[in-house]
Amino acid sequence: MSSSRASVGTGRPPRPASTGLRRSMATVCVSGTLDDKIAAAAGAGFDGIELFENDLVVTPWTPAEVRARCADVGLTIDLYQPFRDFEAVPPAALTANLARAEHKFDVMAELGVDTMLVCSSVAPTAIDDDELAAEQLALLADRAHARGIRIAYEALAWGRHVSTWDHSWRIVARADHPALGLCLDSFHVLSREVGPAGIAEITPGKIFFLQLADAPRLSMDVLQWSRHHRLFPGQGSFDLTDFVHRVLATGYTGPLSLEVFNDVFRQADPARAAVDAMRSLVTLEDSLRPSEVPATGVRRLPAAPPLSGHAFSEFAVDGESGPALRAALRGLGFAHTGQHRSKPVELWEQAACRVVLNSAVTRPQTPGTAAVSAFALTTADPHRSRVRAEALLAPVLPRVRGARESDLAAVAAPDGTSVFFSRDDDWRADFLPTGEEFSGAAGLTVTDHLGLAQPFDHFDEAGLFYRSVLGLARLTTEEYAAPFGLMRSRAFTTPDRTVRLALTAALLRRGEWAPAVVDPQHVAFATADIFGTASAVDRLGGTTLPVPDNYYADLVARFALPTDLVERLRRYGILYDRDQHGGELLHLYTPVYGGRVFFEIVQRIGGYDGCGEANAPVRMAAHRHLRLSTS
Ligand SMILES: O=C(O)c1ccc(O)c(O)c1
Ligand SMILES: [Mg+2]
Repeated sequence: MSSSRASVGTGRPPRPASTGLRRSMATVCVSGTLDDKIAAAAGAGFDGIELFENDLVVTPWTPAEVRARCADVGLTIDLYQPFRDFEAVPPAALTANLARAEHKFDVMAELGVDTMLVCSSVAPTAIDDDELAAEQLALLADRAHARGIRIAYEALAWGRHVSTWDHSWRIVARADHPALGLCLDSFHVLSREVGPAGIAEITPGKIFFLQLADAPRLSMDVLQWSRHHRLFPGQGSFDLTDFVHRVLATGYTGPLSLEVFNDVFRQADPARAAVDAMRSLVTLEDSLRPSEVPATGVRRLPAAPPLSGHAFSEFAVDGESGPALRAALRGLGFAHTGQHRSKPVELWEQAACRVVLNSAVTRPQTPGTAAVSAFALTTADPHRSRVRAEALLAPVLPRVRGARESDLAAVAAPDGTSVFFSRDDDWRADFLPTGEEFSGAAGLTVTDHLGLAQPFDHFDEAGLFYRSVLGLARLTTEEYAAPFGLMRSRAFTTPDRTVRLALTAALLRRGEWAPAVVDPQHVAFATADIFGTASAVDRLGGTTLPVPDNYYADLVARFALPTDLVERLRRYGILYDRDQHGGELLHLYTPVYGGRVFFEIVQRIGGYDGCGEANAPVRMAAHRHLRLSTS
């Protein structure tokens, strides 16, 4: 963190390249009053902030006090914003606008900030005249220059006459004033048809400020889209790596500054949201190719070591949920093969499918419930996996370790789930053999994926966390209507598909009527022969989820499957899906145990890559039906 301070008039001392690009965050990104926001930005390691005028207006501190408080925690104020509805007005309005600007310059001098953002006018009285806009912005820049201030002109995507970045650049170029440059905001650029290609033509040094925001692709009014749905880089659909490359290629050396208007983030714990923000920026910076941009001091993360599979999944259980899960595992052909040397922890195995039942998890849990408390992934380099996670602000978990027990590196995911990194199967030595062995009859081979429901407000945070910390790629994003509301799911995976995580969220979880399983979690195991597995489970006395006949009638209509196949699917409650490439998924579920968790068995055929999201509504309805009929 830098403690250097903006000095009006002389400009900010350039940071040495070795310390990297400066990282800033607009105060509008996070919740609270200015004290909360400053603490959050500093706590997450930002170098500076963009000070939103509204945040200043409501604070009891003088601008000089704000400056001092920021300096105390190592933050500079990199931008004062926004100054609105300035350019291309009739002469009388111009006088008033210049007077208004002088007041802001006074405030900026006290704040010690040298760049003011002027966004393109949305005023109905603005005149559609580039020459007039350029002339008036040059006048403003003259006044600013006299006070050591620069004006960064930003085209709002819904500006009255200037709504695209190339138009704002034509005006800035026409004004040709040293104290007038551009503010490029990735949202305004990438939400519009005018692509970012022309950024290369911008005169070096004329981009004064760079604001970064991602967003999902939505087909809606651009102002609403911008004010409610922006996301931190990597959480939406924009190609921010390409965008930042283009801007850096012009020689831009200012901060990478996040400016994210998001309804959820604005209500979230600011310290946590700022960490999410910083994680997005660190990840974005790591995605840049330094060789393709001028010497800007791009910082790299330790590369994510290759992952080669799910080592184990751990459930926190108690005296009530433990027996239920043991019976379920036995019914799926698992055996209790190991007992932990020092803790009330059991290892259950079937081939490379490993489940750990932990009766000693201290996380608060409602009696009788179970939860996925941890999962472990096999990595080529557990130490590097942990160092990368730390660089991405993941909390590293202390481990209490007995003699001869393996040292698994662990970090906490946003929802508190522990993520362990293990090099190989060493961790199994922590368990003393019970002498029990699984028979192999059920044919489960490996853990195929984990399904982890997230609270809606932390869905994007969790997705970014897993993707960046584990170095996963996004596989699918789906939305579907389910019995208890709309659901969103997003799956992540490794290039070789040995690790898959499927995150889901109920889009809005409001109201009192909540018969759905809250934040369900599941572990899916793979089989090469689901019919063989299903009949073995039958023989073992295992329980699978009954699926309604209507589902099979609909399957026949949707996929034109042979009747005998549908009959076999129906017999075992196996669900079916086919992707657009002809890949097929056959899968079945168990009931819900401990109020929250269940298992799935999957057979992938012909490269089916998803997680059977199409069948989630059937599964959810069947789970409810089962609860009603057994309660
Ligand atoms: O929504 C707005 O008004 C607004 C203000 C300032 C910005 O930099 C911006 O991108 C949007
Ligand atoms: Mg902006």
